[in-house]
Amino acid sequence: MTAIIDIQQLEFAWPGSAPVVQLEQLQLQPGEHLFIQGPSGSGKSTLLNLIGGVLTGFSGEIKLDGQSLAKLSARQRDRFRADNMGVLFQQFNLLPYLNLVDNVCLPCTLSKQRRAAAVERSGSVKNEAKRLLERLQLPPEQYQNRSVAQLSIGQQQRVAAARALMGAPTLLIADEPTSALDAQARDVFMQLLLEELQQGATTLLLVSHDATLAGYFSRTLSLEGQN
Ligand SMILES: Nc1ncnc2c1ncn2[C@@H]1O[C@H](COP(=O)(O)OP(=O)(O)OP(=O)(O)O)[C@@H](O)[C@H]1O
Repeated sequence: MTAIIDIQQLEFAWPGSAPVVQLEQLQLQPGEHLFIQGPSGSGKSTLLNLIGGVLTGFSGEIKLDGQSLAKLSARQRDRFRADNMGVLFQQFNLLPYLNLVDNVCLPCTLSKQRRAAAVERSGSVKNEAKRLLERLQLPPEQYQNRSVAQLSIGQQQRVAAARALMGAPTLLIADEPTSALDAQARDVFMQLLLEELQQGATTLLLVSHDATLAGYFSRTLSLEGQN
């Protein structure tokens, strides 16, 4: 079986600084979930950005589903990401002029593969967006006349989660996805996220300061702080 993530001898330094990410090896199989923890500044977001192909200029190798993103052209890299990756970052990047459902449908406008998976699951892309919003406790009929800009931060975070899950990506990368949620909302969110990931056999990489989230994961990677 091809690993979804296969990292060998990875090292990355910002210009003029000591290496911030040094990882001898890391492998994640399809459907595995990894929790990445470490103090502020230990390189958690940098590692996610390297794996997501947003940051280049590293030494060593990062393969996603057998594919080295660094060897692809920018266009091929964008295509690979659109087809295979859901991202849930601290900046939600929701489009304020679109309603909730249309925001959640976005990954399917960029990827035929994701569109096909959504249609297979729910009959249409819109139906799948509505199902995910409903699952994340944002019933679309209740919110249909609202712009995402009129939602609370916790609600926006859940719209972004539904969008990341759309079309069952191979890999979901999440950076502090529960930062805007209280303890109870966080537990409900994690439960739902993991259930949805399981159905799509999606591999998860999740970064958080919140060590209590480790309980949801079978594997943890601890990055050590430099400061
Ligand atoms: N664009 C950049 N240019 C130069 N240095 C950077 C840049 N982004 C991050 N760094 C540095 O890299 C180190 C790791 O940052 P990173 O954001 O990956 O840490 P983190 O573990 O995610 O932190 P936090 O938990 O506070 O979000 C820090 O020392 C930071 O100052």
